[in-house]
Amino acid sequence: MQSFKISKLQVTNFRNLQPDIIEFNSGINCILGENGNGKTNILEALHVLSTRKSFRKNTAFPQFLGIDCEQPEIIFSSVFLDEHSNKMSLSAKMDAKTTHWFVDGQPMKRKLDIKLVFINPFDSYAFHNTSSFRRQWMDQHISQIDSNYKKCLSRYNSSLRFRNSLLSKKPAKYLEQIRAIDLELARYSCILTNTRLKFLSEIESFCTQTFKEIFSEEHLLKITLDSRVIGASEDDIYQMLQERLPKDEIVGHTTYCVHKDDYVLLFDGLNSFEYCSLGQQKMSYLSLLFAYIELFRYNFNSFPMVLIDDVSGELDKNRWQKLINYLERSSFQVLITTANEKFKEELETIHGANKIYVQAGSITNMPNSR
Ligand SMILES: Nc1ncnc2c1ncn2[C@@H]1O[C@H](COP(=O)(O)OP(=O)(O)OP(=O)(O)O)[C@@H](O)[C@H]1O
Repeated sequence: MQSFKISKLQVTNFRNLQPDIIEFNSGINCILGENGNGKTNILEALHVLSTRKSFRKNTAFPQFLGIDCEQPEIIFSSVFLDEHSNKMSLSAKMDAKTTHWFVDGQPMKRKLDIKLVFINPFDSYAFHNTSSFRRQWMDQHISQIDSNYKKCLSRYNSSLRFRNSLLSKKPAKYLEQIRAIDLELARYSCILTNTRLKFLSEIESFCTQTFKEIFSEEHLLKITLDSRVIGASEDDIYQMLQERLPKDEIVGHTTYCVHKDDYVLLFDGLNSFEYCSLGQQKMSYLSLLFAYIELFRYNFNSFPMVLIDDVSGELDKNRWQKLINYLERSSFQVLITTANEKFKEELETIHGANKIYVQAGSITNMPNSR
């Protein structure tokens, strides 16, 4: 798998950002500025360019387009470097109807697979509190390293949507159609469950080690899958779907299959949501993410880009320093933002880090004079 690092980025008409050329180094890039100046917008622009999607929910062109723009189009221009430091220019022209992508000036035929990991201030809270977030987190991260999982998940989801529409509309002969769909659902459920279990066992070996490496504390960190179909065969799952069908017909949707499965993060054997302080939850979540990055490296001998949107909350100064020391020791490219004055002071001490100051959407090399 090819890995890329961002070297230069320029966006025109994207949110509040001015079309300044933003330069990045291949190590730590600190994006600093006061609230509401455009730090997260820089991460978002890079996310859209790399994955074609925002990390903000329900956002697309109408939200991206700068409010005062004269032209209703957004232009992204960027230079990425591959692992051999070869340059690749990636640009995009986006309007309300479509987006045209170009690599090295030529229209792009296939989507580029630029891998990245994004962390925002609310993720730890959401991960601990919301099962749908946990599922989505796992699906997204497993899909990034396993294309077969991504394909099976997409097929499972479209079969499930079709099953649910049959259950709610009940057209003629819908039960026959559901029987055929259940064979598909059972097949994909087996693949998804086995891949989830494999992923959890692989990441487990990195979690505890990463926690210790970042925060110098020994805690056993583990994630378990909470599922009713672990160890079940395709036939077992098919039977289970058929047995639940009368109930599904009454409520008009599929009441259980692997889309309802959940994950539990265990901290020294205890559910971290129930037993850990907010700081410990944040440390566990960050360790999980960095364990994922280690697993990624183990599998592909390369790193994703790491975008960290202000994670200083809930952590004390000692933990900030440890996190910074870990980032300094790491070999991946990281873009980290903060508006927190104290954390900013810590980031500013990083030797060799690229500091990008953002003020009202403009990029400067100098700290804000206010
Ligand atoms: N479509 C848009 N056009 C112009 N400005 C926008 C648009 N969407 C958002 N903004 C502005 O962008 C700014 C938010 O930027 P961003 O979220 O990057 O801030 P930030 O520097 O990360 O702040 P914080 O430290 O508070 O998280 C706000 O001032 C907001 O009004």
